[in-house]
Amino acid sequence: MSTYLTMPVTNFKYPDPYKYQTGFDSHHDEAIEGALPVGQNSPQKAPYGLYTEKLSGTAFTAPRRENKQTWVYRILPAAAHENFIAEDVDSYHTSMTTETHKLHHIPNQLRWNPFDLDEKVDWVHGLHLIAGSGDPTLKQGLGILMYAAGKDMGKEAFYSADGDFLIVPQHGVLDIQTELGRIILRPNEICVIPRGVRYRVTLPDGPVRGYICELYQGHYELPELGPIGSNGLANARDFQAPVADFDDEEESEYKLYSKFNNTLFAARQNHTPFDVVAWHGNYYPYKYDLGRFNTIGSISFDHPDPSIFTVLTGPSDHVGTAIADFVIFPPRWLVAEGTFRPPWYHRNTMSEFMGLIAGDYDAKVGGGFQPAGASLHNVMSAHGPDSGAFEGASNAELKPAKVGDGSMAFMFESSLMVGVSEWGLKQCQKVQPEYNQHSWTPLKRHFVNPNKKA
Ligand SMILES: O=C(O)Cc1cc(O)ccc1O
Ligand SMILES: [Fe+2]
Repeated sequence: MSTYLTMPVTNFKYPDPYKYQTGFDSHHDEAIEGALPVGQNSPQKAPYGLYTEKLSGTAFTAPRRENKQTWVYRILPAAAHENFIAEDVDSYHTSMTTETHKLHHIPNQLRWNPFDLDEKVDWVHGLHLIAGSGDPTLKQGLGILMYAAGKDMGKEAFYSADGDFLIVPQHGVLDIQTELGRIILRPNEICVIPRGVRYRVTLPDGPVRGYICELYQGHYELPELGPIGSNGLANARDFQAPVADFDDEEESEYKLYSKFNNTLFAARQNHTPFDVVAWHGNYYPYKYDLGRFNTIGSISFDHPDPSIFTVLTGPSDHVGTAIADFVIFPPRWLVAEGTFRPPWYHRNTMSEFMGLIAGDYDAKVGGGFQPAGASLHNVMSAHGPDSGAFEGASNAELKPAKVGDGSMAFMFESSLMVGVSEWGLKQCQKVQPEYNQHSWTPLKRHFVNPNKKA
C-alpha cells in the first residue's frame, strides 16, 4: 500500500495543492468510499450507478511483467461522443501534422536557440513536432516535441493515440486534470501521460514551455540497476500518481481532441470526460521530482557513460538498446583524479537530443546551449566539449568541484536515426547555422610528435 509523499526536494516556488499516491508501476486502488467493486471488476451493476470501463495499455496477452491496464468506474463511458473530424490544419497551426516521411535526415550537428513562448495558444495547439523516427501507425519509434502555450484549455480534453508523452517542463506550471486525477507539473519535475489517457491543461502561473518525448512503442520503465544494487538513480517510491478526482456535472459541452497518427481530430460530447469516481490498475499518469534523483558517479578516475544518469527508459525489443532513454545531468560533485572531467569526444550509434531546463551544461561553455534551447547529435555525428570547455578542463586544478549547481540538462537518447521536421529545421527559425564552427573548428592542435626532429 502506498503512502502520500509530502516533501518535495526541489524548492518549487509554485505550491502543489494536490494529493498523490506513490510508487512506480504499482497497482493502485483509488476511489471515494464504496465506489470500487469488491472482489470483482465488472459487477452486474457497478456501485453508485457508475459505468465500468477498462483502459488497456498493453495487449491482453502481454506477459504479466509488462501487462498494463486500469479499470475505471465513471459517470458516463468514454465512448459517448460524436464522430471525430480532422481539424483544419491552418487553424491548427502547429506542424504536428508533419508526416514522418517528411522528416529531414541530416548528419550535421544541430543546435537551436531558445524556443519562444507563445501566449496565443493552448496546450493542444502549442505542440510542435521537432524531430522523430518511426511511425505511430506501426507503434514503432518516437517523436520529440516542443510545447509553448499561454492559454488555458477550455471545456476540452486531449489524448494521444500515438504514444506515451514524457513531459519535461522548462518554464511555467502545468495544472493537468486527467481522467485519473490531477497533477501539478513544474520545471524540474517530469510527468508521463500514457497513450489514451484524456487530460486538460490549464496554466495557473502564466505561459509555459518545455519538451516532450513521445514513445510510440512500449512504455517507460525504470532502468535496471545492475551492480549499483537495489537503490539509486530514480527510486520507485518517489513517483507520484494522482488520486481519483471527478467533476459531477449534469450536462456539459466538451470538445475532445485526439492526436491520431500525428493528425489532430476533434469530437463533441455532451458530458465531462473527467467523471472517473474510482479506478484501480497500473496504467496511470505519474510525475517525478528530478531533485530526488540519486546521482552516481566516478569516485576514482575517468568519465563514466551517461547511462548512469538514466531516469527512465523506453526499451526496444533488444535488451539494453532503447527507443528513448531519458537521461539527466543534475548538479553533482566531480572528484575524479587525473581525468578530463567533461564528456569525451564522441560518435555514437545512438542519436542524442539534448535540452536544458536551467543553468549551464559543463560540456558547452561558449554560451550557445541555453535554457529552452536544444541540440541534436544524430547517429555517428561527431560531438563533444566545445573549444572553451576543452581548454578549461584540460588545465583545471582537479580538486573536488560541484558542477551544475542550479542547472539541469537532459538528453533523449535513441537507438534510432532521428529526422528533423520542417518546423524544426526551418519554420521555428531557431537553428544556429554556425554551431559547428563555433564549437569545434577553433580547437587547436596540441600534438607534439615525439619522432619529429626539431
Ligand atoms: O554529448 C553529450 O554531451 C552527452 C554525453 C554526456 C556524457 O557525460 C557522456 C557522453 C555523452 O554523449
Ligand atoms: Fe554524446
